[in-house]
Amino acid sequence: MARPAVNPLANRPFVKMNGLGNEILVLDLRADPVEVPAAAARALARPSVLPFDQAMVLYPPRREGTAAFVRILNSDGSFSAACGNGTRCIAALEAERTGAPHALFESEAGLLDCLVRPDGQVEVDMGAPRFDWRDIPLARDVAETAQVIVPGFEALGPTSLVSMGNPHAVFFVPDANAVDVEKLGAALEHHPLFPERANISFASLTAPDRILLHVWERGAGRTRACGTAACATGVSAARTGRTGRSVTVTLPGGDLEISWREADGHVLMTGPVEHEFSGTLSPAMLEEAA
Ligand SMILES: N[C@H](CCC[C@H](N)C(=O)O)C(=O)O
Repeated sequence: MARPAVNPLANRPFVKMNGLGNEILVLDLRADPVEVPAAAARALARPSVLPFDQAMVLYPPRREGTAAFVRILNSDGSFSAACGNGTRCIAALEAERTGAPHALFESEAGLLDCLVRPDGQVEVDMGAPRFDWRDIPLARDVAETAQVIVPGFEALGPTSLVSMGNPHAVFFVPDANAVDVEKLGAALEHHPLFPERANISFASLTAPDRILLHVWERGAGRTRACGTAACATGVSAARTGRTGRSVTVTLPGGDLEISWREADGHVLMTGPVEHEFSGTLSPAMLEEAA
């Protein structure tokens, strides 16, 4: 009888980190790259195995001067082209490995220029937001994506639609703490307006330069923090005249500093990371739940 094939991810090292409670699993496959199938991500993300919101998978660099090409999987096995908190985590790991505070990564969404500051805070240039309906993407031509009423959700008021390399819908509400994030987030994530689903944010201003934020993430559900959502929210607040271009975004897991730079339109996101533990993937961890 043929021996069961050994999962190519078995016996690989991993690092578990978080960015303000956004649970991140790092797999550095640069030395011996293998595909990470959706089923493997789902198997690992189970609460009884190695629960994470996103897995950051590092592959050999494709572009001169970059440290790695990064693929990002959500806990449901779906791919995302961007992950702010995860990028901060791999930047901190890379700084530990190289001894240099600066690192440049590439993902499907573009370049990610990272800097670990002496105080341990990690700053990432997340690139420029995209506002065109085709880039978000949306299912139909929407001329003005800054204030869009989502059919069936008129009571929420207009949402600001933006891509940070992944799709975001930001709703400004009187009190983000009072929103049923699970119910509304899950329904909006799968709304037909979003052909690739969307990350759903509920934001309320607590000061002229401070925003309270709760996020329902595409492919991961309710998380304690979401970096690209914080970027999308900071850009949306400025875009709709609610704030200036630099804000502090307070998520359940803590604060992110967001600055939408005038000079090149790039969004800078700064915050802490936490290194939790390291280990090795076992075959049992990778077996899809029966
Ligand atoms: N938590 C991540 C976002 C992951 C994006 C993922 N939810 C998607 O767009 O499918 C962050 O810190 O930016």
